[in-house]
Amino acid sequence: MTFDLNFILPLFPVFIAMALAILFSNYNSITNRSKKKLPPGELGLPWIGETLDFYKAQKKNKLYEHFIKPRIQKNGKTFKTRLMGSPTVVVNGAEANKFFLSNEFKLVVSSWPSSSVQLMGSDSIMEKQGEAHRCVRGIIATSLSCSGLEAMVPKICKTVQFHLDENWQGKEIISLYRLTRSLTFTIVLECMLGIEVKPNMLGMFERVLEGVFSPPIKFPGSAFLRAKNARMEIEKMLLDILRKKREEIHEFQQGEGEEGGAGMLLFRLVMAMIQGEMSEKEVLDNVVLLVFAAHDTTSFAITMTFRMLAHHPNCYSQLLQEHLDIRNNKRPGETLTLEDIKKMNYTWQVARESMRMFPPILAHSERPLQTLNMMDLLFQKAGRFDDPVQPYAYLPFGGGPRQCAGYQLAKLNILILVNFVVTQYEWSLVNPEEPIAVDPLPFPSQGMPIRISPK
Ligand code: HEM
Repeated sequence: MTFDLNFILPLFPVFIAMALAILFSNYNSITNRSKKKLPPGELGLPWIGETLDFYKAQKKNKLYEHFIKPRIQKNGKTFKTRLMGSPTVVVNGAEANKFFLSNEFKLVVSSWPSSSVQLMGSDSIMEKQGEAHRCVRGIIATSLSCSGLEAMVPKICKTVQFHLDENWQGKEIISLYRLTRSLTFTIVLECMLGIEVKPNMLGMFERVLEGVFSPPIKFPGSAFLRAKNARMEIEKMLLDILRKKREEIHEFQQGEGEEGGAGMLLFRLVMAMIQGEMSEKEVLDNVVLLVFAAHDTTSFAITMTFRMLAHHPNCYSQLLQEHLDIRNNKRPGETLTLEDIKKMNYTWQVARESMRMFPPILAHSERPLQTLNMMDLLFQKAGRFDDPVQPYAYLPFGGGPRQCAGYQLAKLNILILVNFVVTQYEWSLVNPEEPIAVDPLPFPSQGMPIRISPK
């Protein structure tokens, strides 16, 4: 079947992103004082509530079809349930997204499971609010400013080419998802942060990631304990790196030695530490968080972009032409520039469309800051939830003050890899109907093997 991307792009506003509003601490007082105002739905059994149904649907990657949709049909777009011990209100649609995301820090605050907080660190950006949050975001943003991006493009190009030479060349079948994970890891550490990747590092970080959404139970052999131990190894390694960087900067300020990596994020974070704006633990937690934020999300987005291209050959032809035109305007061996990347409009549309169909992050949870009656606010506007609303309707990168801080890096990573692959390789999916699993982030169940041959 062929498929015209231009036709489906206007459907973006119709996309209904889902927000899980988990009303933890204040929910009981809301429940007691204003029962009539609560949305319809079932709280189910004490503690367990509807958790099993939720997990079953999530495992099959049918969260919307098997869990959300039947409840919307029964109760409407906003309904109550109980998940993992917490009374929960599930809201759907652009208006609800706008309400929650734009009220971050005012009425609600983003909420992560205890295991994620323990493993990412209680001092990372995801746990910061207000001024402290603004300060960390500012530091990350300077590395992704226009001049930062310009300097990053040749580094990413070099990393991608090296990755293809090392891992693709001479192979007939490769796992696109597995290899892309290792590539995005290298790009975040080396091209953004300025930390050299050592052979055992990826394994350590992946062990932490495996425990991020597991129950926070430390019994021998549990994913959480393994992740905790890996986090301790990472801390040791990163502390070494941070202290060396601090010494280097100190010596440089005294007029000795050389300062490499001045534009890199690690340099900026350590400078903030020297100037007393951040503690050592804050720097460490943010480095771990950045790897976590970039890793599965970008790899999944890349994998799904290729899957979509394989399923829609007309789109692929148009996309390939875009990259051939860019390459044809370059001398042999000349590297891509930010200007070239800006011309990859069609490719970015394809990537955005694949993120619409397969969002790397499926839901978002918030808890209230005040015991205000949010249900009143939501229901007053209930009629407007039905209208297609452009802003806050397409949210793979979130919205409001917590909108993805790595959007530009993700975009560069995706566009540059697509450019290198489509101009250097013929490729096809080994299993075009490979199921997508969710645990709790989505991933191709067989790692998306592709058959490749050089052009
Ligand atoms: C396709 C790839 C990506 C997707 C789909 C994505 C998606 C998201 C989403 C939905 C959020 C909001 C989470 C929330 O509301 O709590 C977010 C936040 C964030 N992302 Fe990304 N992300 C991607 C890549 C990256 C990359 C490459 C980096 C950095 C290296 C990054 C860094 C961050 C950070 C630091 C935050 C937290 C922002 C804050 O709390 O202010 N992301 N991302």
